Amino acid sequence: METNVPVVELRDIHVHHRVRGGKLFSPNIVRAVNGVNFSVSRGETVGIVGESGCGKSTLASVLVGLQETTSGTVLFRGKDASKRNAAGRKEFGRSVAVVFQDPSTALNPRMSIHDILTDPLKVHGIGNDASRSAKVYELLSVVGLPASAASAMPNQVSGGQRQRVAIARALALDPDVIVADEPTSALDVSVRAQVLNLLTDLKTTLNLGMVFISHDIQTVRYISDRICVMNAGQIVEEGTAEQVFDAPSHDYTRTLLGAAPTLLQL
Ligand SMILES: Nc1ncnc2c1ncn2[C@@H]1O[C@H](COP(=O)(O)OP(=O)(O)OP(=O)(O)O)[C@@H](O)[C@H]1O
Repeated sequence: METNVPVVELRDIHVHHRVRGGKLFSPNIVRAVNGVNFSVSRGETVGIVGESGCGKSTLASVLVGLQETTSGTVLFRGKDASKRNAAGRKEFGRSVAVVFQDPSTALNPRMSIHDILTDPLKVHGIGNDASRSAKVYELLSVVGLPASAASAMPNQVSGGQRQRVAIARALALDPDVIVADEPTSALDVSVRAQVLNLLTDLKTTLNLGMVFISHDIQTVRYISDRICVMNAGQIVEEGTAEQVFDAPSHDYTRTLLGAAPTLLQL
């Protein structure tokens, strides 16, 4: 793979929803994403920060190919994803994985952790029973869970451990990029830092691209190489943590920074 081509690139993406009673091009259209340019490459963590409702989750869904766009282009490894054939779309699905906010709802409560982790491999026709089981133990080790977790059901482990399972599942297909949508918001404060550290370590050891989405600007600062500030469906500011924190160029960023508790207060 060419190293300098982003894994995913979005060009002028719009996602508009018609809401109840609305007509096309009427004021009753919600512009969830409204002209976003964005890219993520291997080896970098890009933070997306903004208030509830600004379009972060919609953007995340576009990045993982789960959300149809109203207009704009999604490029996967430099080529228009919509023009790829079935194998290319499958490759997109393998290459960009997602970790959702709440592992309690993201993991099937009726499947053992072993089966949750082998499921993506089965869906993609990878390996046999023996090699898939071996992969389960490798994944558990990578995310810091004991081998004995394989036989447990999701509700038999703690919230932090469930999120580790969700991260292991995201890693099952050896992705290039993980999109983590508020991955620590549903967790006890006491385990948030551990999950953040795990994501940071994985990004480094596996040279992953990471898109880290949060409403919490301090968490985004801690984890990100590059930060995109989102407001009302648009990226209004983009830069390194230093640029965004020390010299914010947009009023909205200044408002977000003013509203956020400092690390000393946390
Ligand atoms: N399917 C839909 N139909 C109508 N409106 C939608 C739909 N999905 C999202 N929206 C609206 O689009 C806007 C952006 O939503 P989105 O969930 O992407 O924001 P967010 O920043 O992730 O918010 P949160 O942090 O609360 O999840 C919101 O106004 C939301 O109500």
